[in-house]
Amino acid sequence: MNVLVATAVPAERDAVARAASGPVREVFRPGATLHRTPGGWDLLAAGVGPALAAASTAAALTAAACAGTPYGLVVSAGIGGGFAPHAPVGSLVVADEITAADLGAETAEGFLPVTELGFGTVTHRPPGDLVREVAAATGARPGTVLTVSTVTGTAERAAALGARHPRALAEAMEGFGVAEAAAAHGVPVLELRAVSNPVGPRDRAAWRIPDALAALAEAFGKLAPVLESWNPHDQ
Ligand SMILES: O=C(O)c1cccc(C(=O)CC[C@H]2O[C@@H](n3cnc4c(=O)[nH]cnc43)[C@H](O)[C@@H]2O)c1
Repeated sequence: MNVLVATAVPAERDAVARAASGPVREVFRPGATLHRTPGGWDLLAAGVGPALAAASTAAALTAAACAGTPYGLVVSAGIGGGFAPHAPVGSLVVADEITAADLGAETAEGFLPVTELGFGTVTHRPPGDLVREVAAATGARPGTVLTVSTVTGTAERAAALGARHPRALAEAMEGFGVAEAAAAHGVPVLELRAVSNPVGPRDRAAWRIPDALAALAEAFGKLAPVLESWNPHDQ
């Protein structure tokens, strides 16, 4: 099964590549430069934020489908913020729900997601059996991963998101965009985040990006047998 791993930035892509069995090979596709591992995973630094991540992922999915080599799975992977206390810095989170946290309307009564306005989607659900296998293999905690366009920077915002999404374990900026592109191609999606910082008051000193990238690389080193044995048609 062909697997596409979409990260935001090259540092995350290269962390995933460190889990590969050998050097990657650059593959150029319209709108997407892929790093192909010896095991056949295509790694894409899709860009920061849901819009660019969706556009880059869609370009890679379309190029593969037109080449007759469609992907069987898309993985949104990278660092993310963790909601205390269940997702501490250095832990791993695998999404059983990928939810857009700020796609909707602000009203006098509070935030309304687009689904309550009568249109759109705010949540994508990865295959449950795959989420369970990934959690067992990597130690990742399964829960909701929120996609935001604005990084949370206050305790009040973190509390509001936690109240609205009580199963939220992590926050990042690309998962929902990657999931929308995957859904448009009928391809299942997964999101795996290594927690680099707590979601809450802005404190760059609290960031542990190198540790999170190391955790991401270690997790992908454990994922290969899971993804190789997983069959999307066993759903
Ligand atoms: O400047 C800040 O205060 C700040 C705080 C958190 C994150 C950022 C980013 O620019 C993150 C961009 C990048 O990393 C992912 N990420 C990591 N931690 C978080 C987070 O707490 N909330 C949202 N995204 C996060 C994200 O997916 C982006 O790719 C700046």
